[in-house]
Amino acid sequence: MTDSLLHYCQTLRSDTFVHGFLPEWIQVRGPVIELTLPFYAETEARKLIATDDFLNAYTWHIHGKVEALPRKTDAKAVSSRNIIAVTSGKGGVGKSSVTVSLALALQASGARVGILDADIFGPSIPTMLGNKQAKPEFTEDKKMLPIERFGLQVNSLGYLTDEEDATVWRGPMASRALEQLCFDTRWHNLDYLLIDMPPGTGDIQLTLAQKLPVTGAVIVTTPQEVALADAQKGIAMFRKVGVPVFGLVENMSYYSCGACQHKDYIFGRDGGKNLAERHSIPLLGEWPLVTDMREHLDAGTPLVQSSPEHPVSQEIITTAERMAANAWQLSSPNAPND
Ligand SMILES: Nc1ncnc2c1ncn2[C@@H]1O[C@H](COP(=O)(O)OP(=O)(O)OP(=O)(O)O)[C@@H](O)[C@H]1O
Repeated sequence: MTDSLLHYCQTLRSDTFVHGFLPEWIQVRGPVIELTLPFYAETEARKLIATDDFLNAYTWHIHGKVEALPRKTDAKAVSSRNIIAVTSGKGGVGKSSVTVSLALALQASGARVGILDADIFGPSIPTMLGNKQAKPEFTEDKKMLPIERFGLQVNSLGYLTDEEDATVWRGPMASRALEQLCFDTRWHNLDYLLIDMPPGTGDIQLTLAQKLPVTGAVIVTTPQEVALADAQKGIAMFRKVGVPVFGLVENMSYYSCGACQHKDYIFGRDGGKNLAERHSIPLLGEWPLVTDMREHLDAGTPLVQSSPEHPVSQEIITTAERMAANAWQLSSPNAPND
């Protein structure tokens, strides 16, 4: 019975679980199944189980134990099992909003998460987290302690400098400061450190992609042609330096009217989907342009944290769990490779 159940679990299919539930994740104890995933994706796992009457008859206990995925650059100094660069070719597409939202969603799923705000051109993470006035403390050996906010560990140039100072920084100085921010912050036992990269694909971004010990990258775009062209450059840049791209998030996919729920595709339609298909990377999510999202970010209380039941928060949690699962499927030596 157990063998056929394990085999059956392996035949399940969804965008998140493209290889089903693997036998080594499962322990059957009578009517209870203990499922331990190498990433956190309880919401997506429960959705999949709910589609199947046979599996639904069991009681499922779902856990996560995040695997440290391989990376090109050694990073013993950074205490995070995985480091993910969130990037966009074009400015203003919502990269920082996506970073904050994904971080909170990964955390809501059970992971320990940090954010490194490396956007020197406008570090907006402190505003979005509502703690602009915070200052990191220093240890005796001159390391910075990350700032705790909503359970996240965070550091940003925005906590350390005036906005005016940051804007005059030049390439080498900026990349040195960012490396320092990454390596000299005492991150504590993270599953994922998300890096909000500076927008663009110039020298600073290339240097960071090479020097920071990233596990992979997530690309943010809108469906608009100009944004897609720049997103494509971002994909090419990471591929050139041998960093895997874990997927694409299309932000501002359509405007969703708060009053009548009408969808207006103001930046065009299916641009992200087509780009993802062309480059054989997964489209992790298509997030609407909604007033609630903007208002909550401006107020420093992001939607996922303040209203986790909001339909857009649910969409964001799905995206985060897909990203975590896809990162594992792409990079883990333990993942099936068909
Ligand atoms: N899905 C969304 N719905 C509504 N507003 C959004 C959405 N995504 C982002 N915004 C808003 O758009 C603005 C720009 O977003 P954000 O700062 O995240 O962009 P960015 O790509 O990081 O910008 P930059 O290139 O300057 O770093 C913010 O005011 C944010 O609140």
